[in-house]
Amino acid sequence: MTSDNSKNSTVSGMSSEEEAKLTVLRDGIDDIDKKIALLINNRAQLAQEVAAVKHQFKSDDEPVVFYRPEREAQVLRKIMDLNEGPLNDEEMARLFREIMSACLALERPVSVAYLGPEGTFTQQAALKHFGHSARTSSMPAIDDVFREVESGSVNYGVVPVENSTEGVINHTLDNFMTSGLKICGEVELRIHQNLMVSDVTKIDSITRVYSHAQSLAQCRKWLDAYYPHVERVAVNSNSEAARRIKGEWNSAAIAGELAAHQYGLHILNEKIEDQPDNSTRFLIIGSEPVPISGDDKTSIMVAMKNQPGALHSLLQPFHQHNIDLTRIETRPSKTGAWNYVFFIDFNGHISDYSVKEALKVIDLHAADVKVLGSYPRAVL
Ligand SMILES: O=C(O)C(=O)C[C@]1(C(=O)O)C=C[C@@H](O)C=C1
Repeated sequence: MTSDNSKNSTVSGMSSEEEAKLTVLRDGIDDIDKKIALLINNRAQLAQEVAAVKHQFKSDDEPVVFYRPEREAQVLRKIMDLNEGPLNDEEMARLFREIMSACLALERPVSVAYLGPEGTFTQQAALKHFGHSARTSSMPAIDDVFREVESGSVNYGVVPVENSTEGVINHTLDNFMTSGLKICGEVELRIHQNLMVSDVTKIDSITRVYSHAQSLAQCRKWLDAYYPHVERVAVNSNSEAARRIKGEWNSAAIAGELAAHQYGLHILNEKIEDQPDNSTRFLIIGSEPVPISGDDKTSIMVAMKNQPGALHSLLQPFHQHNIDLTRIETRPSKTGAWNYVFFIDFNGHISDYSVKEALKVIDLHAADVKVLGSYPRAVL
């Protein structure tokens, strides 16, 4: 005979008082969800009307630009400013990022090529920037991402440009020397590395760890401390490392969380990077210039002759016009043995008076000046 030791308990195992309270609260949530769904669709309708207006004011042979990075940055900043919690600003902006991504997909789905394979941090950056309604495709090399955008096969590309511990990604910078593409956005991603194994791994017998050379370098001290005798094998990407260990009982891989999900692996140790603030910056490349958003950065490339005072004459105009430099990199030029190319990022938009004036002066001293793009500072 079964005994009912709580006369108030229900089938769900809750007391009827608990159930009653939850019902009231959940009714409230249902009510709000109904309103949110309605409002999201009202917003989507307005986005469709925006698309119609964009069409209306273009002639037949002019391309209509649906994706507007400056407007998206303004929307996200406003949401963060208005936010009063309990959700934090980043969470709120992430939700609106996805709403806008869905609205844009209704206007015209945006296609994005990224440095693959699937599961890389670059894919994570592409999704963070464009949201999950974007159509993303993985490319085997940085050159291929540039080529896909140049040929018009996709609307935008995402490539890594610098890592806070390992420095600049030269391959990306070198592509700008020959490409006519514009930088139309930036993404910053906190990079967390994880040691992962597959179903068949014998955890006490690991003799090899695979990862991209940069990720191995980012976890060098951790590996020295916990796996000093394990062979470190550099492969093309972290995803490649994750894919490889699927059938190897004595191997582990270092990669991001997305790769673990993608290949069905188990994370043994998380956040094993030596620098806790390890982050990578990615660039969004496209063919359209981006109007001012109110909080922008500009990237330029300047070719200088290797002569005394060259760097001084390059930097002086920025100082004179009170423009903050955020980064400067030097690369050897591919055209003359003793010429240098400087990649400079600074705060401001190309349409700002002070930026225009500074660039006029730089133009007088430089062999060549190329504006790679003005774009909104990363919001998330
Ligand atoms: O304002 C626009 O131009 C829109 O197309 C609307 C919207 C949005 O959903 O807010 C959608 C896509 C654009 O990238 C920017 C904003």
